[in-house]
Amino acid sequence: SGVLSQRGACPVAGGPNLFYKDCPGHRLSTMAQPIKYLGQEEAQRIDEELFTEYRFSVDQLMELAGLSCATAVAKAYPLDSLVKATPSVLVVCGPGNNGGDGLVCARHLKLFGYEPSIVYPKRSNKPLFQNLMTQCEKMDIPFLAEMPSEAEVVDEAYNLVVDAIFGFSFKGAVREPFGAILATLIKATVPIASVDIPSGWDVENGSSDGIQPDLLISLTAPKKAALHFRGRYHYLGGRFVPPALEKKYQLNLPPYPGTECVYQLP
Ligand SMILES: NC(=O)C1=CN([C@@H]2O[C@H](COP(=O)(O)OP(=O)(O)OC[C@H]3O[C@@H](n4cnc5c(N)ncnc54)[C@H](OP(=O)(O)O)[C@@H]3O)[C@@H](O)[C@H]2O)[C@@H](O)CC1
Ligand SMILES: [K+]
Repeated sequence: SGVLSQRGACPVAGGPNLFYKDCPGHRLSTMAQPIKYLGQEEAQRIDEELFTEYRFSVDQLMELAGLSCATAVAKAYPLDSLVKATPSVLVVCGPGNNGGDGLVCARHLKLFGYEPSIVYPKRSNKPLFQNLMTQCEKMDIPFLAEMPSEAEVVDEAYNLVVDAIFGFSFKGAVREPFGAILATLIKATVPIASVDIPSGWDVENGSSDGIQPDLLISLTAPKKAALHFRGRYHYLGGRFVPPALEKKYQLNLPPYPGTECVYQLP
């Protein structure tokens, strides 16, 4: 849980034997309080405030979010650890901003030496998304005509799947074509890296019969669904929260080490 996560070893200064409560760097910091797990409405309010009060553009934050995702993927699945001959990654993008994070993530993965391919069935015609698609095309990242329907095909062709289908605005029963896509991902055995929320999960209550990602990258702050995450790697990304906003919502974010854009949660 969020509380338990604060009782773990301090990864910044202490190594395995120094706990947050004993770490001089953390004793007086906000780490005394557990990191907050956001409800759906609170996540949307913070998002809104970043754009209206703090005057960020979507492009800016999406770039940092997508870079965080690619960085977390590279840390969890380094190129030299991949089992297939090519460092192939399937990036599945949904219709909203979570999908935009996926497009940015694919571009950075390519720059990091991976070979991403993109599935993007419901494409936005907003200039931001058109531009992100062009950037990917010009970097020779293929857009597949459709998602492979057989889980075995996914398992054979790709080292891992990046799930950028739905984020914190997901609600209700999954509509097609994403129901079929998620059904394939549930059957696949390659690791899944989920951007912000495991797609198809209720943003607050999770889902016991949904996809079970191996890596979760929580952006800005984890959402309540992350309390049900059972995979091996949980990273916090999106290092763009102004301290005043963090304070207002009592996010109690952990200190990112040095210049890192992701923080591995215990
Ligand atoms: N501040 C931050 O932290 C930042 C957040 N960022 C990212 O933005 C994400 C939130 O993006 P978002 O608000 O655009 O919504 P998102 O979750 O992508 O999905 C909306 C789309 O899904 C659809 N849809 C919904 N339910 C559905 C269903 N049951 N079945 C099928 N479709 C369904 C819905 O369709 P509609 O209801 O409109 O028809 C709409 O098209 C966030 O998680 C993070 O990744 C970063 O980019 C920047 C900084
Ligand atoms: K997702």
